[in-house]
Amino acid sequence: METQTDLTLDEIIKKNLNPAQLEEYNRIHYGTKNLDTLRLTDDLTSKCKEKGIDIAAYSFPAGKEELREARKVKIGLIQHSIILPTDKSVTEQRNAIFRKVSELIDIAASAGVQILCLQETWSMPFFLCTGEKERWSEFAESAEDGPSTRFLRKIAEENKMVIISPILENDNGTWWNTAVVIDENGNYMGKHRKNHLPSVGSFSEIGFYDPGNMGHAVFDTKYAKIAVNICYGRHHALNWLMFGLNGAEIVFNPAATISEFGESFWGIEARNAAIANNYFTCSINRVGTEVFTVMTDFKAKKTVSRTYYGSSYITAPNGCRTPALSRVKDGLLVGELDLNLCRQVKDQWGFNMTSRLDMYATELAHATNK
Ligand code: BAL
Repeated sequence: METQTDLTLDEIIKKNLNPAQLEEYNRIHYGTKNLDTLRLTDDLTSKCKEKGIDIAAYSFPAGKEELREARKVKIGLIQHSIILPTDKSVTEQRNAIFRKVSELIDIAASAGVQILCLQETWSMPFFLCTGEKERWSEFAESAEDGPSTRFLRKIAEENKMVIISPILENDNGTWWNTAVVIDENGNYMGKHRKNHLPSVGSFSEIGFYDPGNMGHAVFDTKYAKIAVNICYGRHHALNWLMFGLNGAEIVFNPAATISEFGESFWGIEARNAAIANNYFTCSINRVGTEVFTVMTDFKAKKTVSRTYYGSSYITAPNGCRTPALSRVKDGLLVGELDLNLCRQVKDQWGFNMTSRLDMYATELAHATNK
């Protein structure tokens, strides 16, 4: 039974406006003159309905150009819950997630997805909000050849799909919050490590892994130039800026975040980054409730429970965004992006030309030398 809090803002609006009001709302709020619904096959739609998977697909057309062909790419964002209780073995929990994600990626492949992004530390329960390491430390794995990378490399090759796999990396005893990029031939392409770590309320991740030391990599994949801004990095405008300056056309923001931790920011920050940096942004958040029994000061036990609100969405460089996926269901959001839109918006608005980066570089150097 769906409760009121299960509904996204989009679903509440849709339920309460008449068609004319809804059209005007979408025009002003989403800029939907640049967003078309992408048709999915009846078979895919009914399969997802039967399995309770929220699937949606949109296309972001660009203006027709005389000297350049359209550069269309199909991306997919997958949000999902964990399956087994967090007191099961690491292997059982991880394999259960592998089975679920494998099914969701099959659906994405059927929809023609070429670049797929999974959520933050997708192959484990998000124990980084519990303050306890030991119980779940074996979820931390090698970026280059750990279980999650090995599992996805085969799938990437079979489907000619670039896959972004955000994991908890164990690099010879040092942990990082890392996004691995696998190319369409199933080769390990590289990784990005989360630059900004939260220490807010129960989301104090600074005790678990180190701040990223790999800057702002842009991966020149077969389909597009992509980058990954992991979770809390969405709150840092300069983080977004650097990916753009390094040439990203699509920046993925895989997250694991809860309503108490700024849900009202969720629809703003990545959307603003797309507008300010003239690229596409893709926001992915997990769903479901995760319950942990943790030890406090080595004797008492306490229960930690966190509920994630999904709401994954895509924004184009012109600020046009999709409605969000479900707050409670596993989901796949497909976007057909014409990458020509990045330069068209750059040329139209001139944000690059008017950014005055030299001025800010001087002022930032001064401000940080105090
Ligand atoms: N994954 C940490 C919670 C947040 O940054 O929203």
